[in-house]
Amino acid sequence: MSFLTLNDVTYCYPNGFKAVENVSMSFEKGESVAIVGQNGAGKTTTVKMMNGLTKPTQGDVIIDGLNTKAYTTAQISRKVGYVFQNPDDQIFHETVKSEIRFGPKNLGFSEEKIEENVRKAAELTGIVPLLDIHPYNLPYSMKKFVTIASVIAMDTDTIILDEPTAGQDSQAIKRLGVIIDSLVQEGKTIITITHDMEFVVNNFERVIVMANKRVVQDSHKEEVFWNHGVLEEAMLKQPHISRLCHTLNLNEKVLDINQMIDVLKKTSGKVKVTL
Ligand SMILES: Nc1ncnc2c1ncn2[C@@H]1O[C@H](COP(=O)(O)OP(=O)(O)OP(=O)(O)O)[C@@H](O)[C@H]1O
Repeated sequence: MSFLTLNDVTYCYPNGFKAVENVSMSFEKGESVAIVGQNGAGKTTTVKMMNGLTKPTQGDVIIDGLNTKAYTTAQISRKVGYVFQNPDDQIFHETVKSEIRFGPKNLGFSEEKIEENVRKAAELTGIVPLLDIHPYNLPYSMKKFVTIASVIAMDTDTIILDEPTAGQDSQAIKRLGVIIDSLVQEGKTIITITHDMEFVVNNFERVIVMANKRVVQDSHKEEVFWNHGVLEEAMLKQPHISRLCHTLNLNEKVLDINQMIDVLKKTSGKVKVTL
């Protein structure tokens, strides 16, 4: 059985709006997966069910053998940590350090373990110099790293990142890639919602595409980004380099610059452009 499974899950908000319909997906330990799709497709609603913030209206979410319906959000959040889309929804302490300490302290970790986790999380996210600062005085991009560190410090098996690249510059986006790699190396499952297709191509192999409350594809990134029907349905853009390859009629499923260079070397002199 997979570590985390959503089994034919539907979710209706209290106002009766059905945001997710018959969604199934599963994740193994040590996997990193991107969830992409148009605005309002149901991505955030889906991941909130993964850490017990909400419970499915129909269907089951099973985490490490536990059905979320039978456990409290506090119990489930020991297994799955969720970094909110908007850091201001998550931050409420007066220093960065106390913000990061809150999670592991709440989980009952020893003082020694709390300090170790805080140090490790702050180092990995590059915020050690900010530990004594009030988080509200930080720019949005740094607040996001504070919230990521807060969840890393809880040492959950799974970490969900909701839109981590929003508002980040290229250096920060590179750091996010390093953070994800490092957590995956430790055997953690990383699930990331993003609208940044270049970030997906550079950091993930498996991609889940959602459109209109449902999963429309769950496969390797190459199959996703060269399936024009799915891209259209989910209102997604091919990565720039893939679009160039497509426009040049190169007949290869290129996703990055290195692949493009190889293809151009093979086909030099034979490129036919259709505009
Ligand atoms: N509290 C709520 N009550 C009612 N409807 C909601 C609520 N929260 C979200 N929705 C609706 O549910 C649908 C799915 O929202 P959700 O945030 O899951 O989508 P998303 O794919 O994450 O979108 P985005 O990429 O814009 O964040 C949207 O139509 C949204 O307006």
